[in-house]
Amino acid sequence: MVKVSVLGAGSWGTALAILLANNGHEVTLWSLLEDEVELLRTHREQTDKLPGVKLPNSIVITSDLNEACKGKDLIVFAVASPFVRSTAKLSAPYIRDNQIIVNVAKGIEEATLSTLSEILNDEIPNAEIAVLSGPSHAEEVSRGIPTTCVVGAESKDTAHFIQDIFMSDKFRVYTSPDIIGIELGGSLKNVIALAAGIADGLGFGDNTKAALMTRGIAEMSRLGVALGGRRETFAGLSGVGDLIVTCTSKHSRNRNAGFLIGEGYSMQEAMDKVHQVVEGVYSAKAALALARKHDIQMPIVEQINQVLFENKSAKDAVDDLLLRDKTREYSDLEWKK
Ligand SMILES: NC(=O)c1ccc[n+]([C@@H]2O[C@H](COP(=O)([O-])OP(=O)(O)OC[C@H]3O[C@@H](n4cnc5c(N)ncnc54)[C@H](O)[C@@H]3O)[C@@H](O)[C@H]2O)c1
Ligand SMILES: O=P(O)(O)OC[C@H](O)CO
Repeated sequence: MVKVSVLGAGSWGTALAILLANNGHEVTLWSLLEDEVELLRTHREQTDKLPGVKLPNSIVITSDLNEACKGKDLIVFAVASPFVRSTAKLSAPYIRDNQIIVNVAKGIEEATLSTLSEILNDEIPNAEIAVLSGPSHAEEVSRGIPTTCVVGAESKDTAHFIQDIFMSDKFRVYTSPDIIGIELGGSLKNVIALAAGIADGLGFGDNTKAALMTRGIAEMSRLGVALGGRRETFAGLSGVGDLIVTCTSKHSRNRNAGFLIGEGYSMQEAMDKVHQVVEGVYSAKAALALARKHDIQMPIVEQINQVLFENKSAKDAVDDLLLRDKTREYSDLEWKK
């Protein structure tokens, strides 16, 4: 048994708090939002985002950061990506040196193009930062549906420490040293999922979705490798694994937002209807900026940006993707002749 705190009590923070409490750990669940704390205390359930799933009685719910951060063996960052920096700044004074922190949010900061572990390293420099990612919807994890994830850390001991804390007979955790690859897989797949949702919303079929997913992972790995990630990671749980779940699941916020945009709703209307964080919208501009900075071709990401931020119709974006200049599937494969 260890002492764990989860910062952020949306659907993912709550689902992980339940998993960790069921694993026998002493769990504190923190939120900045007083309404959220009140709701969880009153109902012992995230009625807004995970209806029907009760919190074990042992979970302590708090809005006090000192209570959340003091004396913990592990702190889990589970706030939506736009609030990772502000939450890190707020919590830094309460966090001890060498504290192990694992970030489970997925995103890239638009203003700095930093990944979330880079933000945590900036704001809490004396902590040890790891990441956990993979195909894992809160709706399923909270109900004990078999799920796999990967934890990335600089040190093998830290990765094994976190692996042991999260592992259960329903939640299998792998380890990896490729933090940047894991983070980019988890963030970039959200942008591709918007495109997959748009294709569904436009009434296209399975062929179209398979095309977007396959060419999407090609774009993700090109950028990821240019930024120092390992190509294998993009074929793993936090790459193609998460891309599959997010592009095909009824639970996916990004796919569902894309579906609504494909049906003709505006980006803002789609985000409001989904009512939970749609991370792909926040990561899309950053992904395109990184692609341009590193001279990487990301045509799907480029079209998604035009649909989201430049009023381009989803139909025109699909036409432009299909009518791009002819090209090879993989540019580094040599011809025999
Ligand atoms: N939901 C999932 O299935 C799932 C799975 C894996 C990863 N994730 C990732 O986890 C992160 C959180 O996702 P979620 O689904 O829980 O989102 P959510 O919309 O359900 O919850 C976001 C939470 O962020 C916190 N928050 C909101 N505003 C804040 C502020 N101003 N300051 C501090 N905290 C604030 C609140 O606790 C809020 O409930 C995202 O990056 C998401 O991609 C989600
Ligand atoms: O599928 P989404 O868009 O809800 O994103 C949630 C998680 O990243 C899935 O692993």
